[in-house]
Amino acid sequence: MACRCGPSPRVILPFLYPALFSANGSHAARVRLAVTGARRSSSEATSPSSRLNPAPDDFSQPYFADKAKLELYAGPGGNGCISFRREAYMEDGPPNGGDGGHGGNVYIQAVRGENSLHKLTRRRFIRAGRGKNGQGSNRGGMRGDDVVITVPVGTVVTELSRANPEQDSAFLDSRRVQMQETNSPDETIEEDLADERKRQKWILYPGISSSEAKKIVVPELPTRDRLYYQPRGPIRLDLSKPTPRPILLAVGGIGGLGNPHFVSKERRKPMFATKGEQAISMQIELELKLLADIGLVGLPNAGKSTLLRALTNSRTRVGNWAFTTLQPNIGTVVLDNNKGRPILTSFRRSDDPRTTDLDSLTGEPTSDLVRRTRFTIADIPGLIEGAHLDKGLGIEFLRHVERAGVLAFVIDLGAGDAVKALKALWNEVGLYAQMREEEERAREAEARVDWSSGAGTDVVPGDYFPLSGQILSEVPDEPEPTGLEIAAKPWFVVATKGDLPNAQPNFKELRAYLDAVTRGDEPHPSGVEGAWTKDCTAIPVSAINGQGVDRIIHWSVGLLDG
Ligand SMILES: Nc1nc2c(ncn2[C@@H]2O[C@H](COP(=O)(O)OP(=O)(O)OP(=O)(O)O)[C@@H](O)[C@H]2O)c(=O)[nH]1
Ligand SMILES: [Mg+2]
Repeated sequence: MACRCGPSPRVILPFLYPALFSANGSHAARVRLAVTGARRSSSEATSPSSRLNPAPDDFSQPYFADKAKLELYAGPGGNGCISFRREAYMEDGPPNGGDGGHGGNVYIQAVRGENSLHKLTRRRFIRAGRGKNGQGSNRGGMRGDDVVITVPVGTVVTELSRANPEQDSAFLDSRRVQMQETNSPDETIEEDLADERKRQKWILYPGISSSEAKKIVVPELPTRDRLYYQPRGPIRLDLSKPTPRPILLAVGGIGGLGNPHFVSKERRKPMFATKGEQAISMQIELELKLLADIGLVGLPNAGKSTLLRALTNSRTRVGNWAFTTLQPNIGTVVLDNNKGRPILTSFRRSDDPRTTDLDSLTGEPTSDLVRRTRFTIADIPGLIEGAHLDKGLGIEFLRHVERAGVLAFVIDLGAGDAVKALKALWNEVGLYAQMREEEERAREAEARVDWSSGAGTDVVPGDYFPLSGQILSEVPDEPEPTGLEIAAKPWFVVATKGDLPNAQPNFKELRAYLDAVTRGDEPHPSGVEGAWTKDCTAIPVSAINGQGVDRIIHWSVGLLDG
């Protein structure tokens, strides 16, 4: 029989309270501390720790989510009002019912300063406001509130499904079945259904009897002008730049018309008004691909997080075990804070999506070449050989460095053959790039089939995306996959833990190999033809001591500036 008792505390405690199990202090003392629950701070129990060699519990872990599924509900329109003017000495005044307000729209906007989708994963349902019903005395209903979903720059939006109740035939289908059961002839069924469909859009004066209601002949529904049109589906947006204006996703229903609209010579007192339109709902998926300038790629425990701490003010977790980092971290290197950092003069192109400053009014980039004052570095969980087969934490996190301008491969000089480690990493990255390209092609093909079969049934009389270049579904032909998507990026190696014994010979071999790659004597470590081999270099550092890290900043800036 399976053991019913939980795992022994000796097994769990090091994971729950790593500070108690640090290298210092006897085991008995540590366990006593845990058992008695003595309230000593962890720093007292550990050796004096530094910022670059922190105690395992000295870190900050911001909330992070890189995927979210949302259900969007645009606001339905408010109903038109059936009302008549009533005043003293005017018992039978003219109709004065107001129109219903339009329903609110749902928009999406990419903004700077956010790095996670966690706020949205908690919301799940996004509802725009309902338009208010019209009222007597010709008072129109208020428009429903719009909702703007703000997402970080780098978010990809994919529409999964949509439902448009105005075109939904489920109700009429069920009525058709009911009528067929009563054995009516087919022609009368269709006529009745058409009548019923028409009546669905109207509201009748509540005071009238059912026999009177049947006698009412409603006119043809008037055609309405719309301010907003529903973008055709399936929507796919790559929000790789901050969007100056929100992008429309789901349009609210238009409000109904009040009874004064239906006055005619023959019909002085219309006892009906139109209902507000029902609104569209859709399911979308958000996927965040962080946009950092430099992406750190390395095996677990290579020292990536320590390096991030050495280069930036990040307080990411560091620990002497594999998979300390479980989610991506972004750090910012400030180039001109005049506090000991090398003051570098660097320029970036203003159309770089990672750093573009947009004019708040026009939404256009401010100027062509802008002085770079900072750049960002992304640290992701470690990759292991076979990560593309979902070993370790898989390669899911590679999408966060996929769009980085420069890749930095962090190799531990104390963990065996550095060249072998670099080749293994490039192999995984290459396989990931292939996988992504195939996925992208499959999606493109699917989107093309959908477009030609008229899946987008809604009217689109213009371009409703302010940044038209972002509609991926409309890109006609993708070039054949080459694997160059990632391999063409500039890259360099950070050979870390240079303070360990045997680091030097290992580093020499690595440098000789990279020189050969630059000369063209050796192929690119990923094996991809035409990959970037312009100036492959390895920078030796001891991140734990903060030695050699300034060179990384200079080198990174050089590669970013191109
Ligand atoms: N001697 C030495 N140790 C280092 C150096 N850099 C990092 N370490 C140690 O290596 C261990 C792993 O460091 P991390 O920065 O957590 O490694 P990581 O690559 O982020 O690991 P994962 O998040 O698991 O992928 C820690 O115990 C660090 O103190 C270094 O330059 N020299
Ligand atoms: Mg780490």
